[in-house]
Amino acid sequence: MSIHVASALGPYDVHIEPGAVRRLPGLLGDASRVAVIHPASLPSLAERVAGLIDREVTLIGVPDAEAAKTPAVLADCWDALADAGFTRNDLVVGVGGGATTDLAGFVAASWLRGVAYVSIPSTVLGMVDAAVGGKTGINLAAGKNLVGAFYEPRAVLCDLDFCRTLADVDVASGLAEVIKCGFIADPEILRLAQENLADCRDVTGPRFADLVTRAVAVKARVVAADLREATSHGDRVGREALNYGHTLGHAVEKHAHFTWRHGQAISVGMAWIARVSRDLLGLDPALVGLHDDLLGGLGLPLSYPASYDELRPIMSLDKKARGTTLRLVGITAQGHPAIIDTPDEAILRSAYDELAG
Ligand SMILES: NC(=O)c1ccc[n+]([C@@H]2O[C@H](COP(=O)([O-])OP(=O)(O)OC[C@H]3O[C@@H](n4cnc5c(N)ncnc54)[C@H](O)[C@@H]3O)[C@@H](O)[C@H]2O)c1
Ligand SMILES: O=C(O)C(=O)C[C@@H](O)[C@H](O)[C@H](O)COP(=O)(O)O
Ligand SMILES: [Zn+2]
Repeated sequence: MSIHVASALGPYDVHIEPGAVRRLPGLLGDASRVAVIHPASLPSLAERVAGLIDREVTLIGVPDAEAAKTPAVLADCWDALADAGFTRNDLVVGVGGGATTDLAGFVAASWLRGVAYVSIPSTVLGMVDAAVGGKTGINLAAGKNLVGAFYEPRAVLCDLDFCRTLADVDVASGLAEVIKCGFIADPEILRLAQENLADCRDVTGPRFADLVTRAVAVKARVVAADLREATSHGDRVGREALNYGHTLGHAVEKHAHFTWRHGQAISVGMAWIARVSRDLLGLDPALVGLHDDLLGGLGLPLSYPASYDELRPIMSLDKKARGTTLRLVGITAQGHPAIIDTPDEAILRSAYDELAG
């Protein structure tokens, strides 16, 4: 199955199938050299990819997970490209989880002001979210994803076979973003999850493949309409809808020093924003309960062991904030995102305390 992303920066396809990585040779174009950026701890991924490339290959192993998304690692990657004599017709491949593809995409976006990029996500989260839509970047000590660029890949290869080796926590983490797509857009995702949550976690099964495809379809549709996240007003929400659960979620990730998986953190963020949406947007309490049932049922956390006061200052660095006020993405009903501007702090706090309770 292939999903087309009709991006204004450059359209491309997301291929979702077992064995998708075998499409790589057909995507190399006139590149003389290919750099494969991968987690050093997963050499088999790099070998699988490098074995498909009939050009000069530079393997760039980077630290695992969020430890890859730093200015120092970014600079190391630039140095490796310089050593390899990487020119404008050469190509970067990112293979790994969302952290690796966020970094690799930014390396491609910044080297010589932009060289071709192919993204090969190897986690559920990378496939359904991080590798699609052109957001690339790194973290700073001050917060999550604070430096980056919108930069589209030439193609995204979601090889479902790669999911077979994932830890349970990483399957659940990716499914958190899938459930997000259900609440902001596609009701069938919620129906499939409600019907059989255990099946959703079986990465070899048809329900899992359906969920991945549906989430990619949601993301493709949203980013094609608003790549640069610039069109939200009131209840007409563009790309910012994909940030549902992320204002608190990113603060949790930073507070936990990136020891929590992204999907775990945004699970807490979604449980919170659902309650905020109930209190400020009139969201049906039954849908709040559905957040808890689905996320909790997948083994994802619904609370975080820190006070609201510890997390609130971190939330101010959220990219949706303007001036000194927070802007949040809530939902008024399933499939209806809405911007919550200058929210009442007392409500944000009481919703958070409800989670902890
Ligand atoms: N750019 C975007 O639009 C976007 C969207 C969502 C999330 N993100 C970012 O993505 C990151 C989270 O992605 P993630 O959850 O994939 O995290 P990750 O990259 O940290 O990977 C999670 C773990 O999975 C392991 N792993 C990767 N592939 C594997 C495989 N095939 N088999 C076994 N283990 C494997 C990794 O080594 C790592 O330990 C965060 O940095 C988040 O901010 C970006
Ligand atoms: O693609 C988007 O837009 C998203 O918001 C998707 C999120 O799931 C993702 O975590 C993204 O990296 C968040 O971006 P940020 O701009 O809030 O850092
Ligand atoms: Zn996310």
